[in-house]
Amino acid sequence: MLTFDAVCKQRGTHTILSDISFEARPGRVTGFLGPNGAGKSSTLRILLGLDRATSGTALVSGTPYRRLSAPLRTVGSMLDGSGAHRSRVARDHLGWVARSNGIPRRRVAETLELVGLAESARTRVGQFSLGMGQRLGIAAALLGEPGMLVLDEPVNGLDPEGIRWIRGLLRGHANDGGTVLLSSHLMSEVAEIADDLVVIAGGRVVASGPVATVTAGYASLEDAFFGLTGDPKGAGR
Ligand SMILES: Nc1ncnc2c1ncn2[C@@H]1O[C@H](COP(=O)(O)OP(=O)(O)OP(=O)(O)O)[C@@H](O)[C@H]1O
Repeated sequence: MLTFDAVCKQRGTHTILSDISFEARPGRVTGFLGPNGAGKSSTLRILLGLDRATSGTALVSGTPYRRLSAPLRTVGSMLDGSGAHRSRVARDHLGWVARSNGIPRRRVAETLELVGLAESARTRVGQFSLGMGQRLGIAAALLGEPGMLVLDEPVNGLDPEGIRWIRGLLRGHANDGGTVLLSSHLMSEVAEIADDLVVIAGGRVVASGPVATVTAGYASLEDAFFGLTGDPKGAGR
């Protein structure tokens, strides 16, 4: 379970996040949706201990991320694509992450296989396509076999086959009892993957609940997005 309780973030005089409260529950895929600049990454960075909330709490199974004894075995995350240095080869990058987190070396080959990068294990990350980088980031998130996954815009750069693959992967994870929180700025994309939606605009939660409930009363998913986020110009597209 991932729990956000009244999270606020102030940067100077700029309010980035106001009173963000929601839960991502086990067995569910929770889509965190909002236009560019709404505050999705800022919220996830606070959850993952990369930034501090001005007030409020973001907890992983009741514990702040920084106090988890085995963070990568508890919650796997991907924030900025692969997170790997361009000069590294995929296998060595994952090997380094595994070693520094006490994760068995066998997981490197297993996760490369799982994300469809087994044949690119010795390729430098700098030569990867955007989609391959996303897959490597997802491999790193899966390395410690965590019960929870937090993925920032995981579908970015994936082709239709990749999108179908990640949908299956995240659904399987939730069906096995895992918790999945993924952000997106595309309503249609997230509505197909998620069970629950949390919609954010201007640093505030403007709607949350099961996808069908959040989108009820709108003629289309697109109308729902613009109606909820007040984004009539389509900045979220
Ligand atoms: N390090 C920072 N310093 C100052 N302002 C920041 C910083 N990081 C984010 N912001 C601001 O916080 C707001 C929310 O940004 P954030 O990246 O969290 O949004 P987002 O919903 O993830 O958007 P996107 O889909 O474009 O990534 C924006 O106004 C952004 O300019």
